[in-house]
Amino acid sequence: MGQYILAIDQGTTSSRSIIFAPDGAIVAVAQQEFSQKYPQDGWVEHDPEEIWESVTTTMKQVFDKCSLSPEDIATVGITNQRETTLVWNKDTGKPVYPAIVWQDRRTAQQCRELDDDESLVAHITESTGLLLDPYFSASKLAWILDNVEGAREQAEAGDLLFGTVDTFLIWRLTNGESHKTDATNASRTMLFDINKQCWDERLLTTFNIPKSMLPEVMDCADEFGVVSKDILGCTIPIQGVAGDQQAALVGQACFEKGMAKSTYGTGCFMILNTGDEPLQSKNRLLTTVGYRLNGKTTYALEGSIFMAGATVQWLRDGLKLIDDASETEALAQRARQDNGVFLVPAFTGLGAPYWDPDARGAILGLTRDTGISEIVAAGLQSVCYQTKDLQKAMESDGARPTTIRVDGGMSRNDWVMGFLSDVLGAEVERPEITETTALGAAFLAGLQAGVFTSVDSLTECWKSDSIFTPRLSKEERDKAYDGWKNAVARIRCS
Ligand SMILES: Nc1ncnc2c1ncn2[C@@H]1O[C@H](COP(=O)(O)OP(=O)(O)O)[C@@H](O)[C@H]1O
Ligand SMILES: O=P(O)(O)OC[C@H](O)CO
Repeated sequence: MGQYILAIDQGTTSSRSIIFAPDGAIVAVAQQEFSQKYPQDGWVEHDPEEIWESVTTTMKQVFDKCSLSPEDIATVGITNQRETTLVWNKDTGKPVYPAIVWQDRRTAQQCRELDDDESLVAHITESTGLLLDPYFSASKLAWILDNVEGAREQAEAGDLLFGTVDTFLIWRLTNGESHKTDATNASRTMLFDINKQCWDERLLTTFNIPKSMLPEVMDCADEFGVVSKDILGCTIPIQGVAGDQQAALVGQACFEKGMAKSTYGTGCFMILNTGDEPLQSKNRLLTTVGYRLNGKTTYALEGSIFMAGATVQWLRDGLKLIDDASETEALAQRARQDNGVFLVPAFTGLGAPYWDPDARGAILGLTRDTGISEIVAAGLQSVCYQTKDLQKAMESDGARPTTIRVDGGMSRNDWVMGFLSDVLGAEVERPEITETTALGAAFLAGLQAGVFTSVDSLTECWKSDSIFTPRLSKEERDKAYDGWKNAVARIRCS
């Protein structure tokens, strides 16, 4: 048995398998996309068999891309799109319904009805750290039990299992031997008490969920079961699991209170390590489990922006201003400074801290000399201003980020990262390895397997690639941000 680590990163649009060396370097990557299904307005589903097929295919393919064999792998880590909800039969292994994806809004009405119950809303925030919203798993699981023929009877007879994607993969990879999740994924179900670290009985009753369906909740570095021999030809323990945004927190080595990471993929998720005690936000940020190691929970505050790289995709596919995302950097450099153009990408409403589902996007401040460069720059800047909104919300909750580490596809754009630092008035650090999600899963599995000896040894593996330092004066920064706030105020509905 070698000392290499296999990380499975099951994301919203693709699955990746990445082999990491014992020093945290990437050895090989295999990736496969799968279909997104939109059966009705506001519904988003994945085929669980396609998820499974893409994961097992990349697990095999990654060995074709390097000279290692499965025997060289000491341990497996799993990280995943969070909240996405699956229910399957424990005897046949067959899902009773497609996976309902985190973006799916079909249970909005049910959540609105529950929202009238003030005591329940307060309990949800107090116990789970979340807001009553269809984003999380609870109402999606209830929907499956209430709408799939026979599902409730089977669930009550103990025949059905629930899991987020990590749990489904663990169960399949171990041939049905192990029904487990980790504390970060559990904390996104809206059924888990993050203070007591157990399933919440009141919420199970509210959503009418039989407890027998729920997985056992483990630490992030723990024994999750063993990948059966028929997958890779040898058995390998699964020893690290975390939801993808929390895995990125670990992969960015944000182990100190005050350290934050911001991931710029399709959306943007900023997570701040808040230490040993859950910090209740007064600004509609989420309180969540950052990671749990050796039974000790480290909490985090999270803010989610729906449109980060997706804004660039819209500039490319919607407006056809560019052919490739990478062109935005040169265009933005050519834009007139301080041009007064603001693009608010509220295509599907606004996320944290506004949570305004009915707001819609706008471009403001157009003049006769506004050109493509100014519009593209405004699109990129909108991502930075939204991060500033999150930074301000965190500060007003008494939790100022001391370090901001960035990753994700958009973090490769130096112009964006420079402007981000300007508008935040803070240093922004980008690591050498921007596959931080998979790296986090590898770190967790490697910790449990003894490839890494301590959290300190993980910190030593983290290497800075670039540091962006603010160039604007406070007056310039405040003026720019005031322009953004004015633009947002003009499109708000609630
Ligand atoms: N150089 C760039 N400048 C701006 N945006 C970029 C750049 N490269 C990639 N992106 C954006 O980043 C996103 C892809 O990042 P990635 O981390 O792979 O996202 P995800 O994991 O959500 O699919 C795309 O939305 C793309 O538009
Ligand atoms: O798969 P990603 O990277 O889009 O992340 C999705 C988040 O986990 C949803 O909460």
